[in-house]
Amino acid sequence: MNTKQLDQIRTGEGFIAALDQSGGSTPKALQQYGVPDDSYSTEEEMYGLVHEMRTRIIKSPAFDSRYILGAILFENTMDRSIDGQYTADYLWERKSIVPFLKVDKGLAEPEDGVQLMKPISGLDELLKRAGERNIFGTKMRSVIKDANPAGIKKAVEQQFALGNQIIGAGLVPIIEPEVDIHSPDKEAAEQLLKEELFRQLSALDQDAKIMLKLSIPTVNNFYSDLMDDPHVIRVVALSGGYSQAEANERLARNHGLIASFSRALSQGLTAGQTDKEFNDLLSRTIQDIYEASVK
Ligand SMILES: O=P(O)(O)OC[C@H]1O[C@](O)(COP(=O)(O)O)[C@@H](O)[C@@H]1O
Repeated sequence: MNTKQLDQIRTGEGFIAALDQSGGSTPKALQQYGVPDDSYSTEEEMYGLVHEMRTRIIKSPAFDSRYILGAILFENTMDRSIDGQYTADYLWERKSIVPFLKVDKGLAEPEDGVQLMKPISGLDELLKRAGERNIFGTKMRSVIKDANPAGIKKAVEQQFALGNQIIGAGLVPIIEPEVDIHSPDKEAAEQLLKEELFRQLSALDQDAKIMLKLSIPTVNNFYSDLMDDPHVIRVVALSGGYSQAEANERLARNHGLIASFSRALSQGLTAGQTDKEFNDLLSRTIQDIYEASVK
């Protein structure tokens, strides 16, 4: 493991850029970017367009390690290049930003109030390739809809079982049991989730290291005790569908919790903007998310 990258993620002042929308989320991300569905007719064309969007973000002068500690990539992005370098190498060597890889294959159907991750076929091969591409860590997402103890237990158990496999491959897993921000019992679900997380953390090998990616909690600083666990390198927050302004406002109330936003990061960016318009907006967005993260 790259200890310089580990230290940057553990103690750096800044946040994580989530650029890992999966195939399922990419059409919506492109629509938000002003690229409608009828702009492409094949999946390959779609991935080409979203790589252009991500390349424009990553190459922007605003996308700087003074504010951004790491970036989460989609597998297709990991296998593409920017200015002749694999994306992960460009990020670390040209921008000093730590690369992560999304490894999940999407969500299963809702059951017991949660959506587990679909089985991740070929995970060992993917982790081997991630190592070859100089990836530091991974990210995988489940979704919790209700305060269902059995469902939340299953979701967290699945996350940690795969997390141990990822640790065994020499990478740091970001474990992301998202709690739906529209859940009628969000606070109760967060209470059950935290209990399950501590249960699983206590069962980890002594030197096992993970990261947690969680929805911004209803109760301010609700996850502060998770930040103190010796296995936890950092606790980061997804934006979950909150607007950029609301996500930042809620995040700022949680000391030590830093952003790992996807939608809230790319909000307002469009393909039709001039470089100045695009870079100025991205710079303001990054500043706002940075300030909400370091509070
Ligand atoms: O495309 P997926 O795998 O459904 O994930 C969607 C997004 O969810 C996230 O975990 C959080 O994104 P948001 O900040 O937009 O909620 C991102 O990492 C990812 O891009």
